[in-house]
Amino acid sequence: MIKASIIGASGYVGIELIRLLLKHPEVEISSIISSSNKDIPIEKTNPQFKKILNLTFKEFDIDLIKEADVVFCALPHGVSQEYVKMAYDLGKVVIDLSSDFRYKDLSRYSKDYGEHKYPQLLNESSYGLCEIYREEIKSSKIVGNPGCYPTSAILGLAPLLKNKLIQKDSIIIDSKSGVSGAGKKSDFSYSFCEVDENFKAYGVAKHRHTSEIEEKCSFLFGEDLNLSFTPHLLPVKRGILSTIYATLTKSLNKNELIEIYKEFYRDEFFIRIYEDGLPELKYVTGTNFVDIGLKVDKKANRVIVISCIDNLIKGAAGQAIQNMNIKFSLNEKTGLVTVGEYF
Ligand SMILES: NC(=O)C1=CN([C@@H]2O[C@H](COP(=O)(O)OP(=O)(O)OC[C@H]3O[C@@H](n4cnc5c(N)ncnc54)[C@H](OP(=O)(O)O)[C@@H]3O)[C@@H](O)[C@H]2O)C=CC1
Ligand SMILES: CC(=O)N[C@@H](CCC(=O)OP(=O)(O)O)C(=O)O
Repeated sequence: MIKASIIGASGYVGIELIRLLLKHPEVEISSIISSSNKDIPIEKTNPQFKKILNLTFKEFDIDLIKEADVVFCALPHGVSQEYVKMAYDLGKVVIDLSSDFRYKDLSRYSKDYGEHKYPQLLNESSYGLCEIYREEIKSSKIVGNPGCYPTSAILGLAPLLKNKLIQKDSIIIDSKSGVSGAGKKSDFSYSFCEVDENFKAYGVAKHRHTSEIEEKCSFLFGEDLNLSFTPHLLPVKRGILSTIYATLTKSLNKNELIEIYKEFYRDEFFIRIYEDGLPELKYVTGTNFVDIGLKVDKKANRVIVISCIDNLIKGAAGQAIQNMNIKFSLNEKTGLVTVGEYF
Protein backbone atom coordinates (compact mmCIF):
# COMPACT_ATOMS: atom_id res chain seq x y z
CA MET A 1 0.00 0.00 0.00
CA ILE A 2 1.11 3.57 -0.71
CA LYS A 3 1.27 5.61 2.51
CA ALA A 4 -0.12 9.13 2.07
CA SER A 5 0.31 12.12 4.36
CA ILE A 6 -1.86 15.20 3.92
CA ILE A 7 -0.66 18.57 5.21
CA GLY A 8 -3.44 21.18 5.46
CA ALA A 9 -5.85 18.27 5.89
CA SER A 10 -8.58 20.32 7.60
CA GLY A 11 -9.20 22.63 4.60
CA TYR A 12 -11.69 22.04 1.81
CA VAL A 13 -9.09 20.49 -0.47
CA GLY A 14 -7.56 18.47 2.38
CA ILE A 15 -10.93 16.98 3.34
CA GLU A 16 -11.73 16.26 -0.32
CA LEU A 17 -8.39 14.43 -0.59
CA ILE A 18 -9.26 12.30 2.44
CA ARG A 19 -12.76 11.58 1.06
CA LEU A 20 -11.36 10.45 -2.30
CA LEU A 21 -8.34 8.55 -0.95
CA LEU A 22 -10.64 6.46 1.26
CA LYS A 23 -11.93 4.85 -1.94
CA HIS A 24 -8.46 4.33 -3.42
CA PRO A 25 -7.58 0.62 -3.27
CA GLU A 26 -3.79 1.19 -3.25
CA VAL A 27 -3.58 3.93 -0.61
CA GLU A 28 -3.50 4.02 3.15
CA ILE A 29 -3.72 7.49 4.73
CA SER A 30 -0.81 7.51 7.18
CA SER A 31 -1.33 10.99 8.65
CA ILE A 32 -3.61 14.01 8.47
CA ILE A 33 -1.82 17.18 9.56
CA SER A 34 -3.56 20.31 10.83
CA SER A 35 -2.14 22.92 13.19
CA SER A 36 -5.55 24.17 14.34
CA ASN A 37 -7.05 20.72 15.06
CA LYS A 38 -4.15 18.91 16.65
CA ASP A 39 -5.10 15.73 18.54
CA ILE A 40 -8.76 16.02 17.49
CA PRO A 41 -10.28 12.94 15.79
CA ILE A 42 -11.57 13.76 12.32
CA GLU A 43 -15.01 12.40 13.26
CA LYS A 44 -15.32 15.30 15.73
CA THR A 45 -14.59 18.04 13.18
CA ASN A 46 -16.28 16.23 10.29
CA PRO A 47 -18.95 13.78 11.53
CA GLN A 48 -19.32 12.50 7.94
CA PHE A 49 -16.32 10.28 8.75
CA LYS A 50 -17.93 8.59 11.80
CA LYS A 51 -17.67 4.77 11.51
CA ILE A 52 -15.60 5.20 8.34
CA LEU A 53 -12.27 6.73 9.33
CA ASN A 54 -10.55 6.43 12.65
CA LEU A 55 -7.82 9.06 12.31
CA THR A 56 -6.77 12.01 14.45
CA PHE A 57 -5.33 15.29 13.17
CA LYS A 58 -1.68 15.70 14.13
CA GLU A 59 0.52 18.71 14.44
CA PHE A 60 3.27 18.79 11.83
CA ASP A 61 6.17 16.49 12.72
CA ILE A 62 8.92 15.48 10.33
CA ASP A 63 8.51 11.82 11.39
CA LEU A 64 5.01 11.84 9.86
CA ILE A 65 6.57 12.80 6.55
CA LYS A 66 9.34 10.22 6.91
CA GLU A 67 6.83 7.38 7.18
CA ALA A 68 4.88 8.49 4.07
CA ASP A 69 5.50 7.58 0.42
CA VAL A 70 3.53 10.52 -0.95
CA VAL A 71 2.92 13.92 0.62
CA PHE A 72 0.01 16.12 -0.43
CA CYS A 73 0.42 19.78 0.59
CA ALA A 74 -3.00 21.47 0.67
CA LEU A 75 -1.77 24.73 2.21
CA PRO A 76 -2.05 28.35 1.10
CA HIS A 77 0.60 29.54 -1.36
CA GLY A 78 3.70 30.88 0.37
CA VAL A 79 3.05 28.61 3.39
CA SER A 80 3.55 25.55 1.22
CA GLN A 81 7.15 26.16 0.16
CA GLU A 82 8.82 25.15 3.42
CA TYR A 83 6.87 21.89 3.70
CA VAL A 84 7.43 20.95 0.06
CA LYS A 85 11.18 21.53 0.53
CA MET A 86 11.25 19.27 3.62
CA ALA A 87 9.41 16.45 1.88
CA TYR A 88 11.55 16.88 -1.25
CA ASP A 89 14.76 16.67 0.84
CA LEU A 90 13.48 13.38 2.25
CA GLY A 91 13.03 12.06 -1.30
CA LYS A 92 9.24 11.79 -1.08
CA VAL A 93 6.82 12.16 -3.96
CA VAL A 94 5.41 15.63 -3.28
CA ILE A 95 2.18 16.94 -4.76
CA ASP A 96 1.62 20.58 -3.92
CA LEU A 97 -1.85 22.04 -4.39
CA SER A 98 -0.87 25.68 -3.96
CA SER A 99 0.46 27.98 -6.68
CA ASP A 100 4.06 27.71 -5.43
CA PHE A 101 5.39 25.08 -7.85
CA ARG A 102 3.25 25.66 -10.93
CA TYR A 103 5.47 28.10 -12.79
CA LYS A 104 8.58 27.67 -14.91
CA ASP A 105 9.19 31.42 -15.20
CA LEU A 106 10.11 32.84 -11.78
CA SER A 107 9.33 36.41 -12.84
CA ARG A 108 5.74 35.46 -13.70
CA TYR A 109 5.40 33.84 -10.26
CA SER A 110 6.97 36.77 -8.39
CA LYS A 111 4.79 39.35 -10.11
CA ASP A 112 1.65 37.78 -8.62
CA TYR A 113 2.93 36.06 -5.48
CA GLY A 114 6.13 37.83 -4.40
CA GLU A 115 9.43 36.22 -3.52
CA HIS A 116 9.93 32.45 -3.82
CA LYS A 117 12.12 30.95 -1.09
CA TYR A 118 13.31 28.03 -3.21
CA PRO A 119 13.31 29.17 -6.84
CA GLN A 120 15.77 26.40 -7.76
CA LEU A 121 13.02 23.88 -6.98
CA LEU A 122 10.95 25.21 -9.88
CA ASN A 123 13.40 23.28 -12.08
CA GLU A 124 12.59 20.09 -10.17
CA SER A 125 8.85 20.50 -10.49
CA SER A 126 6.37 19.68 -13.21
CA TYR A 127 2.99 21.23 -13.91
CA GLY A 128 0.46 18.61 -12.86
CA LEU A 129 -2.02 19.02 -15.69
CA CYS A 130 -2.09 15.27 -16.32
CA GLU A 131 -3.44 15.20 -19.87
CA ILE A 132 -0.76 17.61 -21.17
CA TYR A 133 2.31 17.10 -18.95
CA ARG A 134 2.18 13.35 -18.25
CA GLU A 135 5.80 12.63 -19.24
CA GLU A 136 7.26 15.52 -17.19
CA ILE A 137 5.12 14.47 -14.21
CA LYS A 138 6.56 10.93 -14.34
CA SER A 139 10.14 12.18 -14.08
CA SER A 140 9.85 15.19 -11.73
CA LYS A 141 10.36 15.18 -7.96
CA ILE A 142 7.65 17.75 -7.21
CA VAL A 143 4.28 18.11 -8.89
CA GLY A 144 2.71 21.58 -8.85
CA ASN A 145 -0.99 20.77 -9.09
CA PRO A 146 -2.74 23.34 -11.34
CA GLY A 147 -5.19 26.00 -10.22
CA CYS A 148 -8.87 25.26 -10.71
CA TYR A 149 -9.59 28.02 -13.23
CA PRO A 150 -6.41 27.20 -15.21
CA THR A 151 -7.42 23.52 -15.39
CA SER A 152 -10.75 24.35 -17.02
CA ALA A 153 -9.28 27.03 -19.30
CA ILE A 154 -6.10 25.30 -20.52
CA LEU A 155 -7.77 21.95 -21.22
CA GLY A 156 -10.56 23.80 -23.04
CA LEU A 157 -8.02 25.59 -25.24
CA ALA A 158 -5.23 23.02 -25.72
CA PRO A 159 -6.36 21.47 -29.06
CA LEU A 160 -6.85 24.94 -30.59
CA LEU A 161 -3.47 26.19 -29.37
CA LYS A 162 -1.47 23.11 -30.29
CA ASN A 163 -2.94 23.08 -33.82
CA LYS A 164 -2.58 26.90 -34.17
CA LEU A 165 -6.26 27.21 -35.04
CA ILE A 166 -6.78 30.52 -33.22
CA GLN A 167 -5.27 33.96 -33.52
CA LYS A 168 -2.62 34.87 -31.00
CA ASP A 169 -3.89 37.34 -28.36
CA SER A 170 -7.55 36.79 -29.32
CA ILE A 171 -8.44 34.61 -26.30
CA ILE A 172 -11.04 35.71 -23.76
CA ILE A 173 -11.80 33.40 -20.83
CA ASP A 174 -14.95 34.11 -18.85
CA SER A 175 -15.11 31.75 -15.86
CA LYS A 176 -17.66 31.22 -13.12
CA SER A 177 -16.81 29.39 -9.91
CA GLY A 178 -18.62 27.97 -6.92
CA VAL A 179 -17.71 29.49 -3.55
CA SER A 180 -15.65 26.53 -2.25
CA GLY A 181 -12.97 27.75 -4.70
CA ALA A 182 -12.07 30.38 -2.13
CA GLY A 183 -11.33 27.79 0.59
CA LYS A 184 -12.88 27.67 4.04
CA LYS A 185 -10.83 30.58 5.39
CA SER A 186 -12.48 33.11 3.12
CA ASP A 187 -13.69 36.55 4.13
CA PHE A 188 -16.92 38.57 4.34
CA SER A 189 -17.46 38.88 0.58
CA TYR A 190 -17.87 35.08 0.46
CA SER A 191 -20.42 34.90 3.30
CA PHE A 192 -23.97 33.63 2.67
CA CYS A 193 -25.78 36.99 2.44
CA GLU A 194 -23.17 38.35 0.04
CA VAL A 195 -23.20 35.32 -2.25
CA ASP A 196 -26.70 33.84 -2.19
CA GLU A 197 -28.92 35.04 -5.06
CA ASN A 198 -26.05 37.20 -6.27
CA PHE A 199 -23.53 36.97 -9.13
CA LYS A 200 -20.44 39.09 -9.51
CA ALA A 201 -17.14 39.46 -11.33
CA TYR A 202 -13.95 39.89 -9.32
CA GLY A 203 -10.22 40.21 -9.93
CA VAL A 204 -11.02 41.81 -13.30
CA ALA A 205 -7.89 42.29 -15.45
CA LYS A 206 -5.67 41.35 -12.52
CA HIS A 207 -6.50 37.85 -11.27
CA ARG A 208 -3.36 35.84 -10.40
CA HIS A 209 -4.50 32.88 -12.50
CA THR A 210 -4.02 34.94 -15.67
CA SER A 211 -0.24 34.51 -15.53
CA GLU A 212 -0.54 30.76 -14.89
CA ILE A 213 -2.90 30.33 -17.85
CA GLU A 214 -0.74 32.57 -20.07
CA GLU A 215 2.45 30.65 -19.29
CA LYS A 216 0.93 27.28 -20.15
CA CYS A 217 -1.05 28.50 -23.18
CA SER A 218 2.13 30.14 -24.55
CA PHE A 219 3.90 26.80 -24.15
CA LEU A 220 1.16 25.01 -26.09
CA PHE A 221 1.02 27.69 -28.80
CA GLY A 222 4.80 27.81 -29.21
CA GLU A 223 5.11 31.56 -28.66
CA ASP A 224 4.28 34.05 -25.91
CA LEU A 225 0.70 35.23 -25.89
CA ASN A 226 -1.51 37.49 -23.78
CA LEU A 227 -5.13 36.80 -22.94
CA SER A 228 -8.02 38.19 -20.92
CA PHE A 229 -9.39 36.20 -17.98
CA THR A 230 -12.36 37.26 -15.84
CA PRO A 231 -13.52 35.11 -12.90
CA HIS A 232 -17.03 35.34 -11.43
CA LEU A 233 -18.52 34.03 -8.22
CA LEU A 234 -21.56 31.80 -8.62
CA PRO A 235 -23.96 31.21 -5.72
CA VAL A 236 -23.25 27.45 -5.72
CA LYS A 237 -20.88 25.38 -3.60
CA ARG A 238 -18.89 23.58 -6.30
CA GLY A 239 -18.02 23.69 -9.95
CA ILE A 240 -16.45 25.92 -12.60
CA LEU A 241 -17.89 26.71 -15.99
CA SER A 242 -15.54 28.60 -18.32
CA THR A 243 -16.83 30.16 -21.53
CA ILE A 244 -13.84 30.72 -23.80
CA TYR A 245 -13.83 32.85 -26.97
CA ALA A 246 -11.11 33.04 -29.64
CA THR A 247 -10.85 34.09 -33.28
CA LEU A 248 -10.32 31.22 -35.72
CA THR A 249 -7.42 31.34 -38.18
CA LYS A 250 -9.38 29.37 -40.76
CA SER A 251 -12.96 28.50 -41.49
CA LEU A 252 -14.00 25.49 -39.41
CA ASN A 253 -17.44 24.29 -38.45
CA LYS A 254 -18.53 22.78 -35.16
CA ASN A 255 -18.29 19.19 -36.37
CA GLU A 256 -14.76 19.68 -37.69
CA LEU A 257 -13.71 21.16 -34.35
CA ILE A 258 -15.33 18.32 -32.44
CA GLU A 259 -13.30 15.84 -34.53
CA ILE A 260 -10.10 17.79 -33.76
CA TYR A 261 -10.87 17.72 -30.01
CA LYS A 262 -11.79 14.02 -30.06
CA GLU A 263 -8.53 13.20 -31.83
CA PHE A 264 -6.45 15.37 -29.44
CA TYR A 265 -7.99 13.77 -26.35
CA ARG A 266 -8.53 10.31 -27.85
CA ASP A 267 -6.82 8.40 -25.00
CA GLU A 268 -7.98 10.66 -22.18
CA PHE A 269 -10.61 9.05 -19.97
CA PHE A 270 -11.30 12.17 -17.94
CA ILE A 271 -12.05 14.41 -20.93
CA ARG A 272 -15.57 14.21 -22.38
CA ILE A 273 -16.27 16.03 -25.64
CA TYR A 274 -19.94 16.83 -26.26
CA GLU A 275 -21.19 16.09 -29.78
CA ASP A 276 -24.69 17.27 -28.93
CA GLY A 277 -25.74 19.79 -26.33
CA LEU A 278 -23.42 21.56 -23.93
CA PRO A 279 -21.85 20.68 -20.58
CA GLU A 280 -23.45 21.85 -17.36
CA LEU A 281 -22.02 22.03 -13.85
CA LYS A 282 -24.22 19.25 -12.52
CA TYR A 283 -22.76 16.76 -15.03
CA VAL A 284 -19.27 17.15 -13.55
CA THR A 285 -19.73 18.02 -9.87
CA GLY A 286 -18.60 15.13 -7.72
CA THR A 287 -16.36 13.81 -10.53
CA ASN A 288 -12.85 14.15 -11.97
CA PHE A 289 -14.21 14.79 -15.47
CA VAL A 290 -13.62 17.79 -17.70
CA ASP A 291 -16.65 18.26 -19.95
CA ILE A 292 -16.09 20.30 -23.11
CA GLY A 293 -18.64 21.64 -25.59
CA LEU A 294 -17.95 23.66 -28.75
CA LYS A 295 -19.82 26.13 -30.95
CA VAL A 296 -18.74 28.32 -33.87
CA ASP A 297 -20.05 31.86 -34.22
CA LYS A 298 -19.73 32.01 -38.03
CA LYS A 299 -20.53 35.73 -38.35
CA ALA A 300 -17.75 36.72 -35.94
CA ASN A 301 -15.45 33.86 -37.04
CA ARG A 302 -15.09 32.91 -33.40
CA VAL A 303 -14.97 29.55 -31.64
CA ILE A 304 -16.77 29.36 -28.30
CA VAL A 305 -15.65 26.61 -25.91
CA ILE A 306 -17.56 25.65 -22.78
CA SER A 307 -15.35 23.80 -20.28
CA CYS A 308 -16.71 22.48 -16.97
CA ILE A 309 -15.01 20.91 -13.96
CA ASP A 310 -15.54 20.37 -10.25
CA ASN A 311 -13.06 22.84 -8.71
CA LEU A 312 -12.37 20.59 -5.71
CA ILE A 313 -11.90 17.40 -7.76
CA LYS A 314 -10.38 17.87 -11.25
CA GLY A 315 -9.50 21.42 -10.10
CA ALA A 316 -7.66 20.17 -6.99
CA ALA A 317 -7.89 16.87 -5.03
CA GLY A 318 -8.91 14.56 -7.91
CA GLN A 319 -6.19 15.82 -10.21
CA ALA A 320 -3.69 15.50 -7.33
CA ILE A 321 -4.65 11.82 -6.99
CA GLN A 322 -4.46 11.38 -10.79
CA ASN A 323 -0.92 12.78 -10.49
CA MET A 324 -0.14 10.35 -7.68
CA ASN A 325 -1.40 7.49 -9.89
CA ILE A 326 0.96 8.65 -12.66
CA LYS A 327 3.92 8.87 -10.25
CA PHE A 328 3.30 5.38 -8.86
CA SER A 329 2.64 3.85 -12.31
CA LEU A 330 -0.97 2.99 -11.42
CA ASN A 331 -3.87 3.15 -13.82
CA GLU A 332 -4.74 6.88 -13.81
CA LYS A 333 -8.39 6.17 -13.18
CA THR A 334 -7.74 4.27 -9.94
CA GLY A 335 -9.99 5.56 -7.17
CA LEU A 336 -11.35 8.36 -9.34
CA VAL A 337 -14.27 7.01 -11.34
CA THR A 338 -17.54 8.42 -10.03
CA VAL A 339 -20.86 9.42 -11.56
CA GLY A 340 -21.83 13.05 -10.98
CA GLU A 341 -24.87 14.37 -9.22
CA TYR A 342 -28.11 14.09 -11.19
CA PHE A 343 -30.10 17.11 -10.01
N1 LIG B 1 -10.59 25.39 -2.99
C1 LIG B 1 -10.32 25.10 -4.25
O1 LIG B 1 -11.23 24.89 -5.08
C2 LIG B 1 -8.90 25.01 -4.70
C3 LIG B 1 -7.84 25.30 -3.88
N2 LIG B 1 -6.55 25.18 -4.32
C4 LIG B 1 -5.42 25.45 -3.46
O2 LIG B 1 -5.28 24.40 -2.50
C5 LIG B 1 -4.75 24.91 -1.26
C6 LIG B 1 -5.74 24.60 -0.14
O3 LIG B 1 -6.95 25.25 -0.45
P1 LIG B 1 -8.29 25.11 0.38
O4 LIG B 1 -8.36 23.77 0.99
O5 LIG B 1 -9.37 25.58 -0.48
O6 LIG B 1 -8.03 26.19 1.55
P2 LIG B 1 -8.64 26.19 3.04
O7 LIG B 1 -8.55 27.59 3.51
O8 LIG B 1 -9.97 25.53 3.03
O9 LIG B 1 -7.61 25.28 3.84
C7 LIG B 1 -6.25 25.58 3.97
C8 LIG B 1 -5.70 24.80 5.14
O10 LIG B 1 -4.32 25.13 5.28
C9 LIG B 1 -3.97 25.16 6.67
N3 LIG B 1 -3.05 26.27 6.96
C10 LIG B 1 -1.79 26.15 7.43
N4 LIG B 1 -1.19 27.32 7.54
C11 LIG B 1 -2.09 28.23 7.16
C12 LIG B 1 -2.04 29.65 7.09
N5 LIG B 1 -0.94 30.35 7.41
N6 LIG B 1 -3.15 30.27 6.67
C13 LIG B 1 -4.26 29.59 6.34
N7 LIG B 1 -4.34 28.22 6.38
C14 LIG B 1 -3.26 27.57 6.80
C15 LIG B 1 -5.26 25.33 7.45
O11 LIG B 1 -5.36 24.26 8.36
P3 LIG B 1 -4.67 24.32 9.79
O12 LIG B 1 -4.62 25.78 10.20
O13 LIG B 1 -5.54 23.52 10.65
O14 LIG B 1 -3.32 23.73 9.60
C16 LIG B 1 -6.38 25.21 6.44
O15 LIG B 1 -7.35 24.24 6.80
C17 LIG B 1 -4.55 26.41 -1.49
O16 LIG B 1 -3.23 26.66 -1.91
C18 LIG B 1 -5.52 26.72 -2.61
O17 LIG B 1 -5.15 27.85 -3.32
C19 LIG B 1 -6.29 24.75 -5.59
C20 LIG B 1 -7.30 24.46 -6.47
C21 LIG B 1 -8.69 24.59 -6.10
C1 LIG C 1 -13.87 31.32 -6.06
C2 LIG C 1 -12.46 31.68 -5.72
O1 LIG C 1 -12.21 32.55 -4.90
N1 LIG C 1 -11.48 31.00 -6.32
C3 LIG C 1 -10.08 31.20 -6.07
C4 LIG C 1 -9.25 30.27 -6.93
C5 LIG C 1 -9.08 28.90 -6.38
C6 LIG C 1 -7.83 28.19 -6.90
O2 LIG C 1 -7.70 27.35 -7.74
O3 LIG C 1 -6.80 28.69 -6.44
P1 LIG C 1 -5.28 28.52 -6.27
O4 LIG C 1 -4.54 29.10 -7.39
O5 LIG C 1 -5.06 29.32 -5.06
O6 LIG C 1 -4.97 27.13 -6.07
C7 LIG C 1 -9.63 32.64 -6.37
O7 LIG C 1 -10.19 33.30 -7.21
O8 LIG C 1 -8.59 33.00 -5.82
